Amino acid sequence: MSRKKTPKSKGGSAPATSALPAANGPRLVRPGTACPGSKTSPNGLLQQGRSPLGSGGDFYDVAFKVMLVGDSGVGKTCLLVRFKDGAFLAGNFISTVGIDFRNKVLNVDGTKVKLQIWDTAGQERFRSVTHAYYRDAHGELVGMQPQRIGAMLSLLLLYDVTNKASFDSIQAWLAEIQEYAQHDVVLMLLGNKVDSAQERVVKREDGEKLAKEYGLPFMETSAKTGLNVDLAFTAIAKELKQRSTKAPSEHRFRLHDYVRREGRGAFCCRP
Ligand SMILES: Nc1nc2c(ncn2[C@@H]2O[C@H](COP(=O)(O)OP(=O)(O)OP(=O)(O)O)[C@@H](O)[C@H]2O)c(=O)[nH]1
Ligand SMILES: [Mg+2]
Repeated sequence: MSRKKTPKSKGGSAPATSALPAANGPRLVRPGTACPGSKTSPNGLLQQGRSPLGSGGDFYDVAFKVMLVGDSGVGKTCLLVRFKDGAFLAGNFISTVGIDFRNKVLNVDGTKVKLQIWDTAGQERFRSVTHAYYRDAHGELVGMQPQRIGAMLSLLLLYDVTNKASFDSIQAWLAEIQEYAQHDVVLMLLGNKVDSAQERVVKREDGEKLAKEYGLPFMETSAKTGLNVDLAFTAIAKELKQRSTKAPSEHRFRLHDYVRREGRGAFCCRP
């Protein structure tokens, strides 16, 4: 099995010479985040960080892209930081500007799957940036070797269970995804912030109903406690890996079943 060494960068803002040609529009910078581990530099650019996997994290067999989308404030950046660095810090909310990416390698059934995770800005004024990345995300992964790259994109679409407006926006996000992303995109709906039980305004059943309506796998998550965060990314990695290897149908990984079986309820895992 071939092993490819990635370039030194493990994440950061999209480079000026991005391999995503249509994404060369606005300068993509980000002033910081409430979440630790995102390692913002004084000029606001997201810095590369050490993978928890250590140097072994540099090696992978296959790589894919994941984009985090949803309204501003739903917790996209925190979800990524939780997954990447296992950390969360409540504090001042600093909105993402433009787009960032960070990499993480997962061991999926003996295969090292590198996820290049794009953290988009939920604010309306950056929507054109996100559109450009939907289109080009099926192309090359930034800074990675062209071999053994899975050109498929997956999207994690988030709403905030404490914010009804973010839930009401999901249909508009789905329409946008239909318009701008390719039809075979792997998509999962996540209801985030389930640790905030007192403030919850979107019931779990409402999320489930909406997901069923659109045929989407669905989970509730918490970037704060880590509930279902690794699971969401692992499920995506398994699905993408399977699509790239075209396993015989009897051995097919079934994303909906996996998520339903493995997902944990909001009340099982309070810290
Ligand atoms: N209680 C709780 N708060 C969260 C959770 N995830 C994020 N937050 C808080 O919600 C706020 C927004 O989080 P971000 O991750 O920055 O939101 P975002 O979706 O990246 O927002 P944009 O970058 O503007 O698109 C921050 O104050 C976080 O601390 C969570 O799971 N639980
Ligand atoms: Mg953000």
